[in-house]
Amino acid sequence: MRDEASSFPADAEQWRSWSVPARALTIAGSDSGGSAGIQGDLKTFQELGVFGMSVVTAVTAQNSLGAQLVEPVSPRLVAAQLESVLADLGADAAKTGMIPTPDAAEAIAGALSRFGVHRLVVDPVRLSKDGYALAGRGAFEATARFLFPLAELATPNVPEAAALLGVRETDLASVGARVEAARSLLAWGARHVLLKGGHAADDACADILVGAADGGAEPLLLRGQRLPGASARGTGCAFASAACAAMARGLDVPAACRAAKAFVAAALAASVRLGAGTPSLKHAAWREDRLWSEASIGDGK
Ligand SMILES: Nc1ncnc2c1ncn2[C@@H]1O[C@H](COP(=O)(O)OP(=O)(O)OP(=O)(O)O)[C@@H](O)[C@H]1O
Ligand SMILES: Cc1ncc(CO)c(N)n1
Repeated sequence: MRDEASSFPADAEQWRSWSVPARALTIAGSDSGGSAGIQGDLKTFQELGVFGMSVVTAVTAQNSLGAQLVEPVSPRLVAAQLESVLADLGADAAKTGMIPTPDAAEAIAGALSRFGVHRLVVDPVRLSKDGYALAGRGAFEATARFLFPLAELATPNVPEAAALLGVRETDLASVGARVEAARSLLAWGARHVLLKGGHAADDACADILVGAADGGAEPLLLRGQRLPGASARGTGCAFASAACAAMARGLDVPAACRAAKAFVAAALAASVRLGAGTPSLKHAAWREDRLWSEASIGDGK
């Protein structure tokens, strides 16, 4: 019989000395349903091989049917979590999601500036997929005002872009209009804007990336294939956290966005119907695809 326990401490010691993993921090709301927010972000970090840490900004009661109740965490406790993580563990990249109050947005911006977290992805969350207001108008605008100027990458969806620009969603129907919208959003201060295409009436679900330093260069269009049926919960969070993980590992913004698009597409294609409502994203799809194909048993051979 093999005695696993007796050999474990030596292996663990070896693990520790081999490498220090890249560190990624999510600053977001807790999603009890496990698809979006902190839970979705930490799953994504784990899948992409980075050490995940979290600052919880709000606690939400959510499931496949929608959001039932949301309560913010006090700005003081948000600031304390940031201090605990950044003063000791540090982060190679960070990502913000749901920020429930303007005071929390200001506290987060203060801490990220003070600790010099430059690889920052800001996902300006306003509504959940079922239309529940996760951040009020004031908190949403404060997120853009305080955090976009610190962001390497901002990742609004179409309704969020329309709200920030004061236009109607229908004004952003064409790819051309969305390219112009993404360029206009650079005025809020992020160094790159990726305008997500999930809400656009577009079969390719094209995401559009523009950079402030591109000087009129062609935008990067990330085209995929729109998967039929109801989209899963947590796609936006998974995109931003996958890009954050890739940036923590040293990828540049376009490469990080390509990786994020591929990660979300795999997770979405494998999404699972756990409750009576919207499917849940399967964050492990990317790894399982690889494991099954490496073992050559995925096709039943
Ligand atoms: N049905 C779909 N098929 C393929 N890709 C999709 C689909 N829906 C969204 N995506 C992709 O998922 C990513 C997230 O985009 P989306 O516009 O859904 O973000 P979001 O609205 O912020 O998400 P959430 O609803 O979770 O807040 C993008 O890369 C987008 O292209
Ligand atoms: C906590 C949380 N953050 C973000 C979203 C947006 O998908 C959500 N549904 N829940």
